[in-house]
Amino acid sequence: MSKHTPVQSVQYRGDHLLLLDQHELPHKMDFIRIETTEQLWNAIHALQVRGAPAIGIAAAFGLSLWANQQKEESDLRTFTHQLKIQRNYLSSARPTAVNLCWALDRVMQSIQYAETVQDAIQLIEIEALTIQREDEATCQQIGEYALSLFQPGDHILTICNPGAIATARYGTALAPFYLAQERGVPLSVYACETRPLLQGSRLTTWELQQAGVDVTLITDNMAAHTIRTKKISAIIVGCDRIAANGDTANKIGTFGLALQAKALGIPFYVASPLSTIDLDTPSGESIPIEERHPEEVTHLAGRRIAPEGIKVYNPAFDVTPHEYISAIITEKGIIFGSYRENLAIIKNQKNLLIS
Ligand SMILES: CSC[C@@H](O)[C@@H](O)C(=O)COP(=O)(O)O
Repeated sequence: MSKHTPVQSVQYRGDHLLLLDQHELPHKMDFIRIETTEQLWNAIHALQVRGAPAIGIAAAFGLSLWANQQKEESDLRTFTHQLKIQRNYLSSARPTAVNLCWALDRVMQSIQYAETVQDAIQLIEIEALTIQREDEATCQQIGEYALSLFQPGDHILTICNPGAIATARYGTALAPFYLAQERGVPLSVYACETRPLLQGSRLTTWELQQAGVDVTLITDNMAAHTIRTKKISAIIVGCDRIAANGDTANKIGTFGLALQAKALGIPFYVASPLSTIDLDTPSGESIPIEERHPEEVTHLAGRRIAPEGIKVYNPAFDVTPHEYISAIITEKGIIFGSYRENLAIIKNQKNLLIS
């Protein structure tokens, strides 16, 4: 089987960033050019770049772009103070995915021993490139572990786009399907369309179809029926933040799928890099849930589909309580329960009790 090379959604060019415009997919494959942190903030907020790892990578490069424009600055304290302002600004673009702050903080920490502004500029670029490179290896490893949970011929359901374009490569929850395809292992994916912004129908189907993975699109309200009639053997999803007790925030609709998995007796898996585990957030109740513009619900493809003046509730994420999660699949192993204890162990990279 040939290896498919998916397009890289975040491309750093030193003085600018190219972002695959995820608004335009699957109709057009356009890249937007980013030169300033303001432009990047807008692109993250508008979901032109999206998916927890990808927004972290883009934000890290955003600090590098800004730093590269400070070559005239000679005072390291002033530089660091201004960098922190940029960090705080970018971190406010989206509240739920913890990878955004995680990546920005990694970049901030990378300059703690810098002696000059020139040193700092170089260290920031190295750190941002490292975050991107590591994410590819991380996703591949998540894919290996996730694949070990599936059998050839399995039908697996997913939501949103936890795929290659939401990460440096491979994706999180979609990584096992890329690896299976490379190895000629037959797996079928059912993709929920993921209202309101249709990341499933526009993005997951597009990228899996390009890779030659067998993928079938369903609307979100078809999931329970599909699990029964199409013999779905598992659900696998990505995530935007995992609290210390294992409660997990992911795209709105995920919690409903977890309830369906429990009711219908199939496993519900969460695929997550360690960077998405946030031990400082004790439980799902403390995860900030982004609420977005009502127009995302009242309009479809630019056309109004609801009456003028209707009240709208538009949370972008929901929280799946840990008791509904069969396993959390990370790059360091699979956790099958006792999340509070095991997440702390795995995050601190100690030897695992698990898998
Ligand atoms: C590859 S991680 C997956 C998550 O970030 C993904 O499941 C998700 O919910 C993304 O939501 P989005 O609002 O499109 O950024």
